[in-house]
This record gives sequence, structure tokens and C-alpha cells, in this order.
Amino acid sequence: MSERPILIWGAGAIGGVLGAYFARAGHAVHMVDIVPEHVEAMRTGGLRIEGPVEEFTQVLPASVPAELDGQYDRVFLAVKAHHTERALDMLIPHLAPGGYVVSAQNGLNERTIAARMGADNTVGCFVNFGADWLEPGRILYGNRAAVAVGELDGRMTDRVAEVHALLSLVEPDAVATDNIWGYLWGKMGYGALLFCTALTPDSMSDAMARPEHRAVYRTLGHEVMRLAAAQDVQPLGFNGFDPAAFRAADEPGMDASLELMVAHNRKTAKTHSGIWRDLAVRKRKTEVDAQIGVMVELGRELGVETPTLARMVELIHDIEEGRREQSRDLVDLMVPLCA
Ligand SMILES: NC(=O)C1=CN([C@@H]2O[C@H](COP(=O)(O)OP(=O)(O)OC[C@H]3O[C@@H](n4cnc5c(N)ncnc54)[C@H](OP(=O)(O)O)[C@@H]3O)[C@@H](O)[C@H]2O)C=CC1
Ligand SMILES: CC(C)(CO)C(=O)C(=O)O
Repeated sequence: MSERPILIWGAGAIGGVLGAYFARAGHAVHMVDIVPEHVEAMRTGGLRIEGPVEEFTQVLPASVPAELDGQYDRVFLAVKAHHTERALDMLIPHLAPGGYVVSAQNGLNERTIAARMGADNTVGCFVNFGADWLEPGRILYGNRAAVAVGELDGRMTDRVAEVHALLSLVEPDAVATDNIWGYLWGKMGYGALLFCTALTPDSMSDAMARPEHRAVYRTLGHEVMRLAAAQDVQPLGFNGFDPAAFRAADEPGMDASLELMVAHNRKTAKTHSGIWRDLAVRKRKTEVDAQIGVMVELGRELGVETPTLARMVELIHDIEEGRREQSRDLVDLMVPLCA
């Protein structure tokens, strides 16, 4: 169907799902990942997509970065946010003149990509469906959820239409938006709540549903929405997250939003966040500095106080560095900050 191959850089949970769906629909796709066993599995037996949404196996051309030849004009970047710079070092030589990189990531990676390659070569993207890399060649696709694509300056361009058509193969309700920063900041708010759930061993829904921790979730969401407002961003809601309620610190509105998020996440086969998985299963660093740390820094620059976000960064670091274990007690420690 497509003559120009699409490069997926980082073929884990998100990149794997995107690449498998694009290829199944007939597009030429090439997967790049630094895990040799995963690369080998994708190009031999194929990449198995499992779970309640759909199950299929897709054989995919794949390489580790050092094996890759040639240049590509459509690249989907799906590495963890703290690996973005390193991945860009490797992929920039493979970006064709006039080509673009789509950030299928959490965080404000579009800023990093645009700083390296120019806004003209960067397309904004937001993904909220859930997926887990299980082992080489196996990915759990846990649930459908919101997806959006847009230019950083809000123009509706041909390439937005092109990426939207691709994303619609994975998520039929994918949106082409003139406010991608609104989605990205909405996810910064949603994501701050996910980091809080990962302080505990509980599922996202069980953690967010605890009445004694409600004030912490409300305060985290409010701090992020104040930061967005200080930059004149209009965050957008999705899958239960209501930015206006968190911005206004409207307590019944925030609680209603949290209930909707609990309900949304009760329906996924991916019961725990990617952050929880990094801490509990993969035993590795999370995206906390790239997602939450950057907001604390921004708050300092803008004069917006973010004490609860800052405390959460410390607690996640404590777990990453083995000083503490995941426990509900860690959320208890944040309650006094949230009167
Ligand atoms: N999983 C999910 O449900 C969701 C994830 N996201 C976001 O999507 C992004 C990707 O997350 P996810 O797919 O879960 O992550 P994964 O860890 O599952 O996949 C990333 C893959 O990229 C590999 N990688 C790391 N560095 C490089 C590099 N320099 N070049 C090529 N490959 C590299 C990783 O290897 P290694 O493991 O060895 O580092 C891994 O195989 C994150 O920003 C995440 O927050 C957003 C919504 C939902
Ligand atoms: C939980 C999810 C899939 C968003 O719904 C996510 O973004 C994550 O795991 O980091």
C-alpha cells in the first residue's frame, strides 16, 4: 500500500503496537530497537500482539540501530522519555531531508525533538492506550484509549492527515487536533496521578480509589494544571481526566473526574502503569525526571509552587535507588502537603 517505509524507533509496548498495526494494514514498516533478542523475534517468528483488544502475529523487518541503513521520511519515536536524546543521536542520520519524527511518548518530548531537529521536522502526538512489553516478540495491548496528533503550531497539514490515518488503524477514534499541547498537558496531569499510583503496589484503579489519598491526587492534578495555565496552554480532557476541575480546584469536580479515571482503568488488561512496571517488574529507572522533574523545574522558572510534585519525585527516586519499597505509606507521607 505505502511505498515509503515507516520507521518505528523503539519497538517496545507502544512502538510495537503501532508498527504491528501499520504493517498488518499493508504499510511498509521497519522496526528499530536496542534489544537484540526482541529484534530477532520480530523478524523471524513475528511480533505477537496479545490481550483483549485483538490478537495477531506480525512478522516485521527489524534492526538494532547499528544495523540500520538508509534514510526514512516518517519516523515514530517510542522510547521512554529519558532515552529521547540518545535515540535522537542514533536516528537523526537516518531522517531523510524534509522528513519528520512523531513522538509517540509521554512527556513534553516534542520540545526536545524540535530543539534538536527543528519544529518543521517534529509532529506532536499523544497516546493513552495501555500496552506492556512482556518478553522478546510479545506485547500485551491492554485497552483502547485516546490518541491524538497535531502540528506544534496547530496548523492542519497534509502530514497531520497522513499520521492521523495511520493512527486510526490502531485507534479508530484517533483525533487530528489543532491543540496538541492541550492533549500533552492533559496527559502531564493524568501522568502525575499515575506516578502517584506507582508509589504503591496497587493497581491504578485501586490506588486512585482510596478515599484517604484523594487529597493527594487532587493536589497533584491542580499543581500540573496551574503550570499549564501559567504558560497559557488550554489542557484537554480524555478518558475521565477533567482539566477544568483540577485547574479550578473544584473538589466535587475533581472527585468525579477521579471516579471516571478509576472506572476507565478498571477495564484495561494493563492494570498497572508503565511507571509501576519499571519499578516493580523491570527494576529500572522511571521517566520521573523527564516527566515530573521537568515540571518542578518549570514551576521554579514560572514562580508556580509545586511542593507535592517535588515530594513525589523524591519518593520515586527513593524506590528507584532502593531506599524505600512501593507502599501505600508513601502516599500517606504526601497527605500533610495537601491540606
Ligand atoms: N506502555 C504504555 O501503556 C504507554 C506508554 N506511553 C509512553 O510511550 C513511551 C514508550 O513507552 P513503552 O513503549 O511503554 O516503553 P518500552 O520500554 O516498552 O519500549 C521502549 C523500547 O525502546 C527501546 N530503546 C531504548 N533506547 C533506545 C534507543 N536509543 N534506540 C532504539 N530503541 C531504544 C527499549 O529498550 P530497553 O527496554 O532496553 O530500554 C524498549 O525496547 C514512553 O514515553 C511511555 O511513557 C504512553 C502511553 C501508554
Ligand atoms: C496507564 C497508561 C497506559 C495511560 O492510560 C500510561 O500512560 C502508562 O502506563 O504510563
